Amino acid sequence: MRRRTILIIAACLAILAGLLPMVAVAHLLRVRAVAAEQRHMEEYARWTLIRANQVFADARRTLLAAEVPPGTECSPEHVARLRQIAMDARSVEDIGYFRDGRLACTSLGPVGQRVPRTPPDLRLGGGFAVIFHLQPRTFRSQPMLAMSHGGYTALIKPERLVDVLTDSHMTLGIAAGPGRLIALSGRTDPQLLRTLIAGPTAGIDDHHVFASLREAPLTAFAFSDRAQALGRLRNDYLLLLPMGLLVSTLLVGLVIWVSRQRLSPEKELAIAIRKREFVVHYQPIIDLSNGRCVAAEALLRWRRPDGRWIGPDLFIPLAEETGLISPLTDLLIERVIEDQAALLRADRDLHISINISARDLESGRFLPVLTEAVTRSGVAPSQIWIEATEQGFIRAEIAAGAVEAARAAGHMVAIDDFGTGYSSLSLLQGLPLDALKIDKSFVEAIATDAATSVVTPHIIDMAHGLKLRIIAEGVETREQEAYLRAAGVRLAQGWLYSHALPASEFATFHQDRKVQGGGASARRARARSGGDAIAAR
Ligand SMILES: Nc1nc2c(ncn2[C@@H]2O[C@@H]3COP(=O)(O)O[C@H]4[C@@H](O)[C@H](n5cnc6c(=O)[nH]c(N)nc65)O[C@@H]4COP(=O)(O)O[C@H]3[C@H]2O)c(=O)[nH]1
Repeated sequence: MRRRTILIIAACLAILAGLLPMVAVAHLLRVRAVAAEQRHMEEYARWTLIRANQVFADARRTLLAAEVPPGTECSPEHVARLRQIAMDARSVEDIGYFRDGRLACTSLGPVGQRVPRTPPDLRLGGGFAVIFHLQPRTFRSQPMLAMSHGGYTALIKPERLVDVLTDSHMTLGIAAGPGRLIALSGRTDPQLLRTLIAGPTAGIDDHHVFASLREAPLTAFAFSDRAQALGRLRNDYLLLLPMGLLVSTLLVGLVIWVSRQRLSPEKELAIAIRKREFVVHYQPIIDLSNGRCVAAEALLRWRRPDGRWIGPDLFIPLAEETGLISPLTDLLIERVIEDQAALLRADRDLHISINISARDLESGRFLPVLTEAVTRSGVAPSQIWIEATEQGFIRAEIAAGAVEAARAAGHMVAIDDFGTGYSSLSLLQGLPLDALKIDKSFVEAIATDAATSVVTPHIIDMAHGLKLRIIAEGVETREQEAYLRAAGVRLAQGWLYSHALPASEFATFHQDRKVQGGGASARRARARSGGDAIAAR
């Protein structure tokens, strides 16, 4: 389950790692492009405002220059002067003089047909006023903007106010007062115009990027086609794509590297230890003289989150190789005391054997942990036996120190799987051991033609000679049991009696086995085939 979960998470992360930088880069580009385009629109709105003010200033100058002493208006000299002024002015198309509220003459000469004066839309300071949409006699085709002062009126083409060089997809506009549009350089969009004239504002909608500025009494604005404006992003995308791809590749590589690390057996084991996924099962040890359960061997089992069991033959070598055996042994000690303290306190003749690896033995680290746990729980140190394989005793001087320290602390020490490693008589003689466990391969060979069958009696004799207690492992048949009993072996464990049991079942087995030969639960335990998932493999 965990492996699958990690794989799924890694795959999702890899996809995200691939996509996210690209999406982030694209998003960032877009945000920057929109912000830049809005600034661009604001700039153009400002230029439009400047242009409109220039036009108004030009019209004001023209109007003041047109004035002549009273009584000389519309004289040939005055008309010539009006013509000259209109020609010189950059923004003004024509100038007219009104007498008694009616047009008397223009730069073209006296006006035969009298035209009434249109009331102003906007009053400016200094006696100037503006009419937004005037339909003059002289420019019938197009409505004009007009500025008046005294009896004079100057005509201005509205487009002069928005006469700013722009990109083709951009529209400029100028308005006055609340919602009075004066001039627009391009297409119109009524809804957008309302927003812009009400301005100042800046933003983006489904079709436009826009901005408007207000400098009373004028509001200038600019908007551009959104698709066109963002179109140049395509080039930026193309430029940034390789960079995004590079970042994505690096991230995907990182995700794969991290998930590989997490999926490595070592990492999985470390996580399992941290999450305390281990339980201890207890294989009963039987006193062959009376059939009573006098001890148990604590055997670790790894219960994966998906319910799968993993046997110690798989994870103990890995833990030893990677140095994870120390925290695992700490966990074993903690679990054994947690599981068995009450039973051990209730039956002082009962003991539990724990397996200590060669590395534990060399470091000696397990002993203070064990001493602390035993002291805290009120269990006698002699009730915890220590088993170490022959491997643990190879470096005899170091091992001897560790064994002595453990025995000094009150524990019994046994050599495990005897006969399978590098043991020699001299090794055995040199170590202050209490017990020897005969490996199950020698027990299996009893009463068979196997070559090892001849070795078994010698191991037993040697152990007797060294005054070691003997425990036979892997007893599966009555025949083996009878042989061992006859050979003076006192203690035995094996499937003949029980597989390794969970703590609560071991308590029942032990209780039952207080009666010689065992009761119902012992028979059940013998009959179990799946009780210990690992042993039954
Ligand atoms: N065929 C057969 N097998 C039997 C029979 N009776 C018991 N066994 C199995 O023989 C092994 C005895 O443990 P071991 O020799 O200490 O060998 C242990 C021990 O060296 C190591 N181990 C187990 N728990 C721990 C631990 O907590 N710490 C350390 N360092 N090593 C451990 O893993 C080894 C394997 O343990 P398990 O798989 O639990 O296997 C156990 C047990 O289930 C039987 O009648 N027939």
